[in-house]
Amino acid sequence: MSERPYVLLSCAMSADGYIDDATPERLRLSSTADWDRVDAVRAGCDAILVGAGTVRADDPRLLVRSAARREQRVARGLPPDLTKVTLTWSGDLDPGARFFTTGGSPKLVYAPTGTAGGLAARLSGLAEVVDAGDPLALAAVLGDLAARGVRRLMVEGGGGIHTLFLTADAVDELQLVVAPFFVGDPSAPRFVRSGVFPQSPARPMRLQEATRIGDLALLRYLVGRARG
Ligand SMILES: NC(=O)C1=CN([C@@H]2O[C@H](COP(=O)(O)OP(=O)(O)OC[C@H]3O[C@@H](n4cnc5c(N)ncnc54)[C@H](OP(=O)(O)O)[C@@H]3O)[C@@H](O)[C@H]2O)C=CC1
Ligand SMILES: Nc1c(N[C@@H]2O[C@H](COP(=O)(O)O)[C@@H](O)[C@H]2O)[nH]c(=O)[nH]c1=O
Repeated sequence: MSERPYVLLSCAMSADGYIDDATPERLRLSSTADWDRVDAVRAGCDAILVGAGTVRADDPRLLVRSAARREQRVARGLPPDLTKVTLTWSGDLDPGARFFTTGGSPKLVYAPTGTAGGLAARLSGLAEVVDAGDPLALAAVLGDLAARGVRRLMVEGGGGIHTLFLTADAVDELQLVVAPFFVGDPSAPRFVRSGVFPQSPARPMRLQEATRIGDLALLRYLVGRARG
């Protein structure tokens, strides 16, 4: 893969590996303390990426919430918010989604050639739609982000995007928070879908940190090239 940002994948999951339940409401896996930790991680990155599935399911804002952290970013010469990034094949994105309507930083949508033109017209004035080839190539997306000055990219879900990045060996750091409960519903989304993962028993991740956050566990792994 050509030059790309440092990629930090952050995810909260249940003790049985689910990242949501099957209800329309977003499942809160993180505690208040963990949400604040996630906010600090966001504040240390240049861009934040979620899949179009998460934009549709959660309608996230993807902003830095803490006023102090926003001020610190500005003092460092950075915009208060991160560049927002999403990927779509279908182009099924609502221009009214909070991804597009909140925050003053750039919004980038990577789409395959066949989708990009029509989507650019629909999202005109709200986001830049980037033609990322046909089929969309993750290496092209990451190379384009690096060319735009993104050095640290936070990937915040969902399961399809986790699978895409991990199977492509495009993750440097994995921050997994395990919540102290089970979801137990096979129709709910899991941390990853099936796939061929280079993080195999023959090439495991390196556990860099295991921290208790109340009854939650934060596991921080170095992955791929960062693992050494
Ligand atoms: N607990 C946690 O930390 C988190 C949980 N979640 C949960 O995850 C769930 C959503 O996960 P999921 O449905 O897997 O959705 P994702 O957010 O992973 O998005 C998947 C979508 O991304 C697009 N995409 C993926 N790969 C490519 C590619 N190679 N080229 C182009 N587009 C691509 C497609 O969009 P399209 O369909 O438009 O073509 C695809 O359907 C929600 O329930 C949400 O609550 C989400 C984030 C964090
Ligand atoms: N449910 C869940 C997460 N979900 C992620 O957080 C996003 C919320 O973004 P925002 O609207 O900006 O607050 C959501 O879209 C998804 O990416 N993350 C976590 O660390 N823990 C959690 O329990």
